Amino acid sequence: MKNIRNFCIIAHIDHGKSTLADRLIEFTETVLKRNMQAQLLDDMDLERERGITIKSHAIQMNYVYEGEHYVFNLIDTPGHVDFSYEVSRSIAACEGALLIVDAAQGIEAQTISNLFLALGHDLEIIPVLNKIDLPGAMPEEVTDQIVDLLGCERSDVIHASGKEGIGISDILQAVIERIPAPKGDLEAPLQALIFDSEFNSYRGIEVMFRVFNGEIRKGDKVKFVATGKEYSADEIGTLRFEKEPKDVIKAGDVGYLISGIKEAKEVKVGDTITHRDRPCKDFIEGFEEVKPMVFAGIYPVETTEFEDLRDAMGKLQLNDASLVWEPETSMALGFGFRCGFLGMLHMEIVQERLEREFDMTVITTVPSVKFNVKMTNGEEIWVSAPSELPEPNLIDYVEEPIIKAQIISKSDYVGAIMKLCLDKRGDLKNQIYLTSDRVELQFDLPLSEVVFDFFDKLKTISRGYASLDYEYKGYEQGDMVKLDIMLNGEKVDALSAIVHRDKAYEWGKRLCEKLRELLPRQQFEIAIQAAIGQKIIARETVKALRKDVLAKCYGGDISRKRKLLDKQKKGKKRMRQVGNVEIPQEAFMAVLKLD
Ligand SMILES: Nc1nc2c(ncn2[C@@H]2O[C@H](COP(=O)(O)OP(=O)(O)OP(=O)(O)O)[C@@H](O)[C@H]2O)c(=O)[nH]1
Repeated sequence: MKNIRNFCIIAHIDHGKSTLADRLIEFTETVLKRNMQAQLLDDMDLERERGITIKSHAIQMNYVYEGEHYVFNLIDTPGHVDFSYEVSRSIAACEGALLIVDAAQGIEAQTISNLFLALGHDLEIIPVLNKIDLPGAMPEEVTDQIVDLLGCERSDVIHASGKEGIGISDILQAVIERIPAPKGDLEAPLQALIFDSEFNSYRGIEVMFRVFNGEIRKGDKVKFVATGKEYSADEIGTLRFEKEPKDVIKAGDVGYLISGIKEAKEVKVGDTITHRDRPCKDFIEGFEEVKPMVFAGIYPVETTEFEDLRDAMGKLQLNDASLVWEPETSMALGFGFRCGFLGMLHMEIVQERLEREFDMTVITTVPSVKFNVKMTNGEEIWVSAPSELPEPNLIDYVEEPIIKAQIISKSDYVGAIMKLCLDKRGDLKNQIYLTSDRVELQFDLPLSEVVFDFFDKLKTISRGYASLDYEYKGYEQGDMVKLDIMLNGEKVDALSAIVHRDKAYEWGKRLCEKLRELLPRQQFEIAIQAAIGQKIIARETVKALRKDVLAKCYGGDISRKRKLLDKQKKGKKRMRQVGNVEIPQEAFMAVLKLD
């Protein structure tokens, strides 16, 4: 055990985690050069294309230092807030962390939030100043920031470049010298933490774990404490580049388990594995059920593809346990699914995977959070779709989820960020100057305001310099109302939203304007109205096409006509008919893009 080191890499998004991990793997000759592929740990296509790590993975490396053989288990973590629970479980499996900071960007919101997660688990932190090869690198300034943040010595900060391979041996040396070896009782009952799982279409779910006490042997009868399920450890092994079967994994080490589990749902990250016949007494601390925070409807563009979509959702869920869904019907969109996501990025990823991996064309409706509605009759209900909100006279009051947001930015943009947050009903809690031109703002914000276009706006007004992180604070009362949209007098349920009363008028007006732009002109006039209950609060009109325009289109040149028809056909792909009005997909997402 004394020669094992378990560590993770934590960083703000894009600070170069995956590139650095590749260098460590290369340097320790864990993978033959010819198998080396950029960003090896990101093995989903989508991850590689977007350059982001979606799921955490682990890899074991061997390294000889001063004549001693060491085993390193490197656990990669996703950087985005939507996946922070996974980050926290990966961290819990380690004794140390490399804290990567981009030398040109400096400390950002997730640098700090991930650092706090790591310190919360008493991890030894090795600060790494990365990308020192960049012409825009500010090594002195960013080292100051790191020293301030950690209270460490300047000499503790390792200068590195994942891209150029600078500082790699210094990092490995620091891992050995500074990160403590794991502790654990080899004789105690088995206690192992599940920090990740992965779906393999041939072998089922592979469970990644870290053994804290005892040992697990091939063929053992094991039990997952939270789910209460029992399995046989058909195959266990270490996470080399290719999985390497072993007979035993002992306290201190990291491994994988295959036992014929079919669905990701059965495996809960954070759960404890123990022996059926000699169970450990306690859970490993920190287990939580992950809860979806953002909800939206997903519908097939072609109504006939509903069953295909169901099939695709089912397959997606096999390897994404955090995705929840149930069938839903919409008057406008027909049969589809109400889905729950961890956050906005997660929602985007699911939509993209449906299109890419399953060739589905889908319409996603306005995202919503989950409201707690207290009824006048004393009951309470949870509402995550506008159609579920009861009539106003039955509602006593509504509570909405609030987040604690932490925004770090250059001081030049503080004014604009303040304005944005206040516009989004934010409540400023604190303002801290990290350095003379870097400020941390802490706001309480309603999650329902953040799910729309907050990230994009924040990036735009700060020219990309502001970074955001958040955690959930709880529920607070909010004056929410349901806003309906009608086209030629017919309610389009998929365009309804639950919004704050103070914002409803503005919202209704702008949504009507946006829809006027997006709805194609047809042969009759289209009235677009926004309403709260029976009350119309905004109206716009899409004028009818003039006759002569039509005549022109359909006359004469056959190739032109064909082109037009082709275009119409393509356009139809994402159109929906409500009453006599055709609505393009963009219209359903228009709410997200209100300026
Ligand atoms: N110049 C320079 N660029 C780097 C270095 N390391 C990474 N990059 C670039 O920075 C970008 C982000 O690198 P990644 O390794 O994907 O960053 P990451 O932190 O893993 O990103 P996420 O997985 O999205 O959190 C890529 O375009 C890399 O090519 C470096 O040392 N120097």
